[in-house]
Amino acid sequence: MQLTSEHEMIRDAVRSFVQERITPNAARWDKEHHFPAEELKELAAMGAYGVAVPEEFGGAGMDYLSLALVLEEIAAGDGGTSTVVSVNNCPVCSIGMMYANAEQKEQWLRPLASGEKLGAFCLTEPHAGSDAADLRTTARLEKGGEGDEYVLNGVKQFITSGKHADVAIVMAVTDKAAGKKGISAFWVDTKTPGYIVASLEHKMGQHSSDTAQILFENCRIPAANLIGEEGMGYKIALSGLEGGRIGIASQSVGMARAAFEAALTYAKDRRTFGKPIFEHQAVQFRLADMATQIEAARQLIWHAASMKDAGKPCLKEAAMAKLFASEMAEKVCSDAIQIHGGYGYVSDFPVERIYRDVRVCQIYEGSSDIQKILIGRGLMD
Ligand SMILES: CC(C)(COP(=O)(O)OP(=O)(O)OC[C@H]1O[C@@H](n2cnc3c(N)ncnc32)[C@H](O)[C@@H]1OP(=O)(O)O)[C@@H](O)C(=O)NCCC(=O)NCCSC(=O)C1=CCCCC1
Repeated sequence: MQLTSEHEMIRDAVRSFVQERITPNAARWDKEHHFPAEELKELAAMGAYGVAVPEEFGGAGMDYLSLALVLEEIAAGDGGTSTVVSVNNCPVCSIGMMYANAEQKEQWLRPLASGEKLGAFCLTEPHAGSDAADLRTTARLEKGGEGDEYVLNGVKQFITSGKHADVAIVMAVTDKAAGKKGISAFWVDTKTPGYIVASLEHKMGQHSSDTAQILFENCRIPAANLIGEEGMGYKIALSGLEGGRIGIASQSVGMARAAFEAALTYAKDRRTFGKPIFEHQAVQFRLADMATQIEAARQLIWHAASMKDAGKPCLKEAAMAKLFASEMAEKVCSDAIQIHGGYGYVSDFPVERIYRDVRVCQIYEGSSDIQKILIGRGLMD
C-alpha cells in the first residue's frame, strides 16, 4: 500500500518535530522518569491528540491511517510519549466520537481532541486484565438532592496517564446480576473528590509515561456523565480497544524502526576482522530480516487502518496487526541489541532503552494470546 502526498506531509511534519524535540531527550526522560508535558502540548498543537476526530469536534480531521503514521513517528522518538498520545486518541477520543451525545461531545470530546485536556482509560482492575468483563468497580445511582449522581467505588490498575490525565473514561458495574450487560461507561473529571491516585508503577520501561493505580472512593459524578446507556459499557470498551490496537501496533513499528536504524548505523561503523560488521553476511542477513519484518507489520497496520477509514469491520485485522507488530518489535529490538554486542546491553546506546520500552506492547491493549482469540473468532465468520 502506498501513501498519498497528504499522508506523507503529515508523517514528515511529525518526523521533523520528533527528531528535534523528542529523540534527543528520550534517554534523559527514561533516566529521570520525566513526563514530557511541554512536548506533549506541542504535539497537541499539531493535532496529535485527536488525529481522526473531525475538526467540528476539535480534532485534526484526518483519518486512522494518519493516526498510525503519527504514532509510528512519535514512538520512533520515545515509546512512553507515544503511549500517552495513543490512549488519548484511542480508546478515549474514539469512544467520544462513537458513543458521546451532542452535549458530551462539546463538554468532554472537544477539549480532549484539541489537546486542551488529556485523557485516560480505566478498564483494567487488579484481578481483571484479559478477562475484562470481570469488573468489581461499582457505580451506584443516587437520585435527588443536587441532581442525580453516580457514586463510584473500586480500584483500577495499570492506568496510563492516571496521574496526569484531566479526564478518564471509567467502566463500572451498574447491575451485577446482568454480567457483561451490567457494565456502564462514564466520563470522570479527575479532579472530582474520590478520584485518588493510589500509587505509580515501577516499570521496566516507558518511564516517560505514568502508569497508576486509581482508587475510586465514593467518587460522585453527575448522572449526565453516563456514556450511551446503562449496560453498554463493555461493548463501548471493546469497540474503543479496536482502534487502540492499531495504535499499539503502530508504536511497536516506530520503536522497532528506531532500534533497526541504530543497529544499521552501528553495523556500518563497527569493524571486526578488518571490515565493518555490516559487510559480514551474518549481520547483513539479520538486518535484512529486521527491515522485512518491520515493513510487513507496517503494511498490516495500514491495511487495518484503511479498513477502519472505509467504515468496514476490522476487529480481526486490527488484532492481526497488533499481534504481528508487537511480536516482531520485541524480536527486532532484541536483534538490534545482538548486533551491538556488549554495547547493546548498556545504556550508552539507545537499543537497551528501546527494548525495555517495547516489551509491554505484547501485553497491553490485549495480550498476544487475546489477539489470537479475536483472530480465531474472525476466522469463524
Ligand atoms: C475478547 C475478550 C477476551 C472476550 O470478549 P467477550 O467474548 O467477553 O466479548 P464479546 O461477546 O465478543 O463482545 C461483547 C459485546 O461487545 C461487542 N463488541 C466487541 N468488540 C466490538 C467492536 N470492536 N466494535 C463494536 N462492538 C464490539 C460485541 O458485539 C458484543 O455486543 P453484544 O453484547 O452482542 O451486543 C475481551 O474481554 C478482551 O478483549 N479482553 C482483553 C482486554 C484488553 O484488551 N484490555 C486492555 C485494557 S487497556 C490497555 O491495556 C491500555 C494500554 C495502554 C494504552 C491504554 C490502554
